[in-house]
Amino acid sequence: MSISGIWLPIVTPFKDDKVDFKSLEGMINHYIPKGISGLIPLGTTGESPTVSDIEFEEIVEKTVEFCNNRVPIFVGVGGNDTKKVIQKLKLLEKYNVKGILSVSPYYNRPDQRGILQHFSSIAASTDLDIIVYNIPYRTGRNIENSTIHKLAEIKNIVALKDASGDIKQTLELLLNPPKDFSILTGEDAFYYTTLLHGGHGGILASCHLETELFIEIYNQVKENNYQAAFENWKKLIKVIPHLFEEPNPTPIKYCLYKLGLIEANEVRLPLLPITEALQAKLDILI
Ligand SMILES: O=C(O)C1=N[C@H](C(=O)O)C[C@H](O)C1
Repeated sequence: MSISGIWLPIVTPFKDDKVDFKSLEGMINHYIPKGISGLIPLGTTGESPTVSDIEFEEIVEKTVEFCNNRVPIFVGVGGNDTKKVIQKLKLLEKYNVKGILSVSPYYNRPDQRGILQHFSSIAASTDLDIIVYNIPYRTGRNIENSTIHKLAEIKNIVALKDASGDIKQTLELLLNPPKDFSILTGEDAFYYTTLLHGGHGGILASCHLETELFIEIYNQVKENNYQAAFENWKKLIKVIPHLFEEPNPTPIKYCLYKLGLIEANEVRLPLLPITEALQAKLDILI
């Protein structure tokens, strides 16, 4: 399937250290009517590292139920042990999900051969579609454009979530993209630039806020209405950097709590709720 537009990497709301499914349902019913292209539970923004295996399946099951076929779902399933990633994605095959967002292996820092084999093995193990997630500042290893081109030749590897943090690498890829392959940004501050260079959209934590504006910018760029898109972008770029001053998704969760979209401003250790200083800044901005 073609992956484009704004895909929401939805937060995992917690209350009293349990997954708050009431708030999750409320958020899903809040965001789908705004025009998001899809949902991605259990990405970085979904605090996937601190969700238990039982909670993982509950969140997938409930997200599918609440979504009720209205938009496609890709689930965050990644890791640095290829066998374990395959075991985990197999759990998904009984649910109505389209695919996985899979972060490149972290900590053990495989070379490009290892990254290629990791994702090739995952792709060969399933019919689910795969969005490869490149985020060197979290994983410690970049996926080079030459590797992306090789991965894009695999039928069910359908897109890249680009958070390379290297604008030169990003622009080189966008200006020489793999055929029949989507490139979405995962660097919120690069959203407008990515679209202007032919990018297909974004998987962005910040689009929990001003969602319609992110979607309007996408539509305006696709209609070559660049000036209007730029005017809208200048509104968003004032807020986006503050949403990453402290570890994502702690700023976003604070904003969602203040907006009444989640019942508790709870995150799981080693993350902590944002500082009072950042709360004061965001209180003015949202
Ligand atoms: O949820 C995600 O996955 C995202 N990851 C980036 C991060 O490293 O925090 C940010 C992006 O907006 C969403």
